[in-house]
Amino acid sequence: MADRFDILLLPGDGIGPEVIGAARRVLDAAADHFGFELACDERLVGAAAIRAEGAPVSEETIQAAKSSDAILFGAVGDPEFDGGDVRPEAGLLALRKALDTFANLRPVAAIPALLDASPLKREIVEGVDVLIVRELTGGSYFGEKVEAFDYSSDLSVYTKEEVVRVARVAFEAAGRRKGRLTSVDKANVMATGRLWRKVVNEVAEEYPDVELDHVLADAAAMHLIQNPRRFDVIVTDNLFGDMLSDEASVLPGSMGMLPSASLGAPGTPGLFEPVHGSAPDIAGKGVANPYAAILTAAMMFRHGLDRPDVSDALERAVSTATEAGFLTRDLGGDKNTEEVTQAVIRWIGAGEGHM
Ligand SMILES: NC(=O)c1ccc[n+]([C@@H]2O[C@H](COP(=O)([O-])OP(=O)(O)OC[C@H]3O[C@@H](n4cnc5c(N)ncnc54)[C@H](O)[C@@H]3O)[C@@H](O)[C@H]2O)c1
Ligand SMILES: CC(C)[C@H](C(=O)O)[C@@H](O)C(=O)O
Ligand SMILES: [Mg+2]
Repeated sequence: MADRFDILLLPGDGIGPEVIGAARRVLDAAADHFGFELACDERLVGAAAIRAEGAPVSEETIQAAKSSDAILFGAVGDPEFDGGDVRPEAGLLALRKALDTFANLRPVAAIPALLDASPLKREIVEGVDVLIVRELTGGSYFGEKVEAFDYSSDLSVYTKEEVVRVARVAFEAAGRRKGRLTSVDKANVMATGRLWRKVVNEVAEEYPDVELDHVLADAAAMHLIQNPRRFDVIVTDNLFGDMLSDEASVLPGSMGMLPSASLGAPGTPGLFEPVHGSAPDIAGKGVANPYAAILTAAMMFRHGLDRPDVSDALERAVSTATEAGFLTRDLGGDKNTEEVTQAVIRWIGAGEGHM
């Protein structure tokens, strides 16, 4: 079991530094508690990097990411660059591509203490436990782009191999969970959707114990908030996965609750990123919900650093803090980022019997 980890922190913009600052303190507390060593390097990304380094992610930062054990990312985006030629978000896309993190795991689970934070009825939200597996390095995000004066296009391309590899990740995950996989596409309209469906059906033959169904993306958006318990694992393309995961955030009640892990081939560093953005509307006020970033750090220990024991402890500490009423404004509470962070730190290790 490794006991030293080299982590690259990329806080980014807006609330990114606030929530990564919180996660960093939780990591330090976990290191003290579990007795591992944490070597953290911190670099700029997004708007912060454009201002200081002239690009949303520098080549040095990409190299530092490649040679780390894992990367903990905050958020990028700043209204100052809206409509400009260089966008902060390009830094995140470049990192995903450079690390080839093709499978983005976005778990969405109802948290018992938050059932009233969701605008949806309790009976819809209770017991929800969905894992969205979003393809992250292909599709319309990365196809050829044309931006002419009166014409633009985003080419959406998927190769068979790109669908195979993300489908395998999703089938494996379903096999470890309830054994059900829903593949979401627009095979009724899109050529990429038809390839997607055909390839997922082929990969299904390797996983006879997983029950597979296909749902069109528009209908999936409806089922997700009408009957979310119908889903165990969802696998879908880059764009649909982006939209469905924000939609799914109304189940736990806020974008501030959704963590994610962007994974590539085994042995390569994962990029761990909360699903939410830089939230310019609340940035700098100290009120951002740090749970998504802390749960993202937990995913980093489970999927990136092979320390599920640390991951379990962080997830338990988050549950306990929410049960004790440590809720930020987005969840209907009145606690600030600092109070929630301190609560999580206090509960790390509680219930393990060696504290
Ligand atoms: N991974 C990323 O870096 C990432 C993800 C999404 C959006 N973005 C960027 O962020 C910027 C803002 O985008 P947006 O407003 O559409 O999405 P957003 O996720 O930043 O915010 C959407 C809403 O959710 C709230 N919210 C989000 N995270 C929260 C948190 N941790 N605590 C409390 N409330 C939270 C915000 O206040 C806002 O009302 C844009 O530039 C966008 O491109 C970046
Ligand atoms: C910021 C943006 C590039 C990003 C995406 O669209 O992938 C974000 O919305 C996300 O969900 O991680
Ligand atoms: Mg998104």
